[in-house]
Amino acid sequence: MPALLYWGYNLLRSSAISLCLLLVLFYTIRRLFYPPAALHHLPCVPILPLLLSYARKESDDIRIKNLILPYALSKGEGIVLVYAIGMWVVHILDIKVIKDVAEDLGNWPKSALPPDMLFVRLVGDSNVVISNGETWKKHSTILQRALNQNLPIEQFTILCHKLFKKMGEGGVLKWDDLTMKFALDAVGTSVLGYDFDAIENDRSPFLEQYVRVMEGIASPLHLLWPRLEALFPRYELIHRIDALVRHFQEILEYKQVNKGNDLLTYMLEEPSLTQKEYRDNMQVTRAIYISYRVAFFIAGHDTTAGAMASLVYYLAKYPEYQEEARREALEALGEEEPNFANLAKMPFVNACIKEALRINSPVANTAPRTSRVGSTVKTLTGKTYYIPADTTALINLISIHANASHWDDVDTFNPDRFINDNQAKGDATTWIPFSRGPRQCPARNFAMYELRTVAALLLQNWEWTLPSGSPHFIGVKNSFSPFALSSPKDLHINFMKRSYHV
Ligand code: HEM
Repeated sequence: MPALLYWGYNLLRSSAISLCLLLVLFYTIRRLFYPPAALHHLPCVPILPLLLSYARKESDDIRIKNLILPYALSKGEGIVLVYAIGMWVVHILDIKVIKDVAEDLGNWPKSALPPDMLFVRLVGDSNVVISNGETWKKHSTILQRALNQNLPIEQFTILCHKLFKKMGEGGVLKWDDLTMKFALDAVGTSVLGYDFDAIENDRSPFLEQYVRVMEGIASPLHLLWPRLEALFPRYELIHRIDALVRHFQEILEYKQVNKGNDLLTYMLEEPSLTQKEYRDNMQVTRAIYISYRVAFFIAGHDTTAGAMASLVYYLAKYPEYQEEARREALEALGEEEPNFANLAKMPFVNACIKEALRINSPVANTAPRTSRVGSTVKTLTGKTYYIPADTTALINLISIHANASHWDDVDTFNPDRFINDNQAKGDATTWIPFSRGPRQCPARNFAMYELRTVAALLLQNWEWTLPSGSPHFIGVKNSFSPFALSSPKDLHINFMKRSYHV
């Protein structure tokens, strides 16, 4: 009899456990396949192709150009629901809705990221990219002022010459690695006031540490279901992230005794400040440095590295544009190094940069926003959607740059579209690689001058082609990124040194 009871108890217990597991499975599948009831009325991109795309580690641009945008266009939709970071997120693909949402900071503050995401452990939960309200305003004001007054063209030039020395006699070089190193030293020396020495030092310990952490964070499974990080902690990766954060902390300590010609020193020592403002500024700057550490670093590093890689790729693919850009750069530079005056005389080089930022936008979409109250949004064609309170949404930048109703020959690299305001259908409102509205990139000028300086000096000193058999021959292939960034992956370029400057 007791044996029978024991058997019955065991059966009951295992049935209860199985039932619980089934319920969890059912709930997870339901959440995956059905958006929450409040969003049922919104069009929804089919989930299976999305999951397959993540499983194949496809980059964001591929998912947007092959799945999200075609789905929206085929149904005439200006916003769609897409599954990512453990939830259904509204992607905004209509230029009018983008403008309205981007400008309405009151109703559309940036969302708090899921706390389980290891990315949050890395960047902190309050940084310039995701903070809101008065905190953001205070930090943003100081940041913008410093960024606009400190455009270190000379520093970019010094780094270019370091890079060229490293490139030696040229040949087939892994250009995406070199752009990473260049961008790291550029943001290090001119923004953070710390020389990572990535260009010269083949095994920069900081860069290696950073790359390994990013690779760990970029696991598609954990990006889709951040909860997995809490259920099955990845201790080794967590230790690596903590070590990287400590490394940033050490940089801050170094910086406190080694002031220099960089953005942070500039922010601290703005001459017009009163004593009180100075103290506030000091506090804010420390806060920016400590809490924004990696966010600032990622925002200024991976983006420009991707843009530099894309620009060189397109000029390799279209040698006639490279030649035209070189003619212009040589004439404008003469015997000088790049400066404001001669960079302003390169409209075609500038157009090539703008077109590279359009056709392979370094940032695929903005960070998510969450609506405070429910509201109705209206698209350019007059279609309306009700978006309830507490909805997570993001601005899909690539969908605007890849939309044939905004740009003629949308898939063709054509810098001429930016010459003489002839944007070949697109206009200033549809060129949004830096986003738009008050939360657009505060460093857009800084980034554009960095790109112009690099482009001018590259054109002056090198010619380059795509090596035969390049996997990028048909179209650029970007790497998978946890932060919606698009940068060419394993991009080899064949560089030939130019021995004369005319
Ligand atoms: C080609 C290079 C760059 C591109 C395409 C780019 C693009 C963007 C975009 C699209 C945003 C808006 C993100 C959002 O709304 O979630 C942004 C924000 C930001 N970017 Fe950039 N960026 C570039 C370079 C830089 C550089 C060099 C720095 C720093 C030196 C920087 C610092 C920031 C910061 C701090 C923000 C947050 C601004 C805020 O929320 O108020 N970016 N960037």
